[in-house]
Amino acid sequence: MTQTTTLLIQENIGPTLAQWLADRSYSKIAVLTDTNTQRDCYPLLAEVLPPHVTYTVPAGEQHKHLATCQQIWHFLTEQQFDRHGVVLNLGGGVMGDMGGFCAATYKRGVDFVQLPTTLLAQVDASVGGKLGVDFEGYKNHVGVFAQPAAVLIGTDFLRTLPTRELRSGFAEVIKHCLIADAQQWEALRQVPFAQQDWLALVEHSVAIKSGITERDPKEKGERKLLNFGHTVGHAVESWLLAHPDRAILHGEAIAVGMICEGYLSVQQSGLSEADFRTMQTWLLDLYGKVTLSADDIAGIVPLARQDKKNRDGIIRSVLLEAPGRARYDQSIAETAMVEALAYYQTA
Ligand SMILES: NC(=O)c1ccc[n+]([C@@H]2O[C@H](COP(=O)([O-])OP(=O)(O)OC[C@H]3O[C@@H](n4cnc5c(N)ncnc54)[C@H](O)[C@@H]3O)[C@@H](O)[C@H]2O)c1
Ligand SMILES: O=C(O)C(=O)C[C@@H](O)[C@H](O)[C@H](O)COP(=O)(O)O
Ligand SMILES: [Zn+2]
Repeated sequence: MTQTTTLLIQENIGPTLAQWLADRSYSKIAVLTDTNTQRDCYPLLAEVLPPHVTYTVPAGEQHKHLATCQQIWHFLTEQQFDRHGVVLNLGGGVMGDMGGFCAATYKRGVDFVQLPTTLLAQVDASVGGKLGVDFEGYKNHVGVFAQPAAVLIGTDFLRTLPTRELRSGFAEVIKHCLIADAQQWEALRQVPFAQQDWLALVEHSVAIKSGITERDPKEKGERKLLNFGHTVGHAVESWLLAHPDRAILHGEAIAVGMICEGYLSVQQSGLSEADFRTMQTWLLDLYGKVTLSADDIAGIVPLARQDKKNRDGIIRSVLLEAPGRARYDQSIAETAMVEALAYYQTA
């Protein structure tokens, strides 16, 4: 992130947000929510916010597309929102990615603040300025890099988050440990999921993610590490999203991706069989297994051809050398990806 992004993590973020806004003179404040965060999160802020307008979009990944952006841009236009306003994105990764994209492109860019309300958005999506929407079945296919004016993380929001969503966010916590912190990878597995210290985990993940994204904001190199599990994971997520009754959450898809890319790491980048087994056992225990047929696998692999890390038609992924150490720009043959997904089915 740039030097000017304010990044704060607290239990109750309301008073801090109010002060942050009071210290600035925005012409208008627009709060964007989805239907769930309007109901569960907005009431925690409504009383401390200065005068503002709100707009609510339908919740869920299936609404993370340009048609919803058009509605948001229409709302801002109707409100006579000018270049001196600020957009507050109150929600999970979908609201943050999409609201941020709308703000970063509206009149060529207005200030926006990420107010993440899911574990996933608090540990990952709100930090680093990747913004965008899905397009023609491909994840985050249209978007920009643009840094928020502030990321204000209030862990109190997690009180209303369904457990399945909390577990989905935990996958990105696990990813951060696997790519950057072997010690924390060990520590994490000593604590049952329900007893994890979420505030401490948010602080730990944000430290890893903000460190990487400050050094490499536009993913020229090191930032690619944050994509561990996502080459296969995004392809699986996209495939199942196109089969609505089978859609899974982002973190659940990344858990599948981390097992498959862990399998490929044993073949290609020196991850030990023992470390891979530990990883696989724990991830399957946490997330269960997603059933994928041979036809599914045949549909999933070609989706990875559009992965943003690829070059010259070669699928390039992130593989582990050991827990806490990863390499990017690793070429993956499509046959190897098929093999990894087929292996996952037998695991
Ligand atoms: N930009 C990035 O760096 C980045 C990083 C990781 C993931 N992502 C993206 O983030 C998205 C996933 O984010 P997500 O898991 O937060 O999903 P999400 O935004 O869809 O939120 C999950 C669900 O929880 C609800 N919700 C949110 N906060 C709540 C709360 N406090 N109480 C009750 N319900 C609440 C939402 O309405 C939604 O139904 C994906 O689109 C993924 O691609 C982006
Ligand atoms: O911030 C990043 O960089 C990441 O890769 C974080 C990922 O967890 C996240 O899902 C991101 O949106 C993926 O980016 P993409 O470029 O593969 O769409
Ligand atoms: Zn992710």
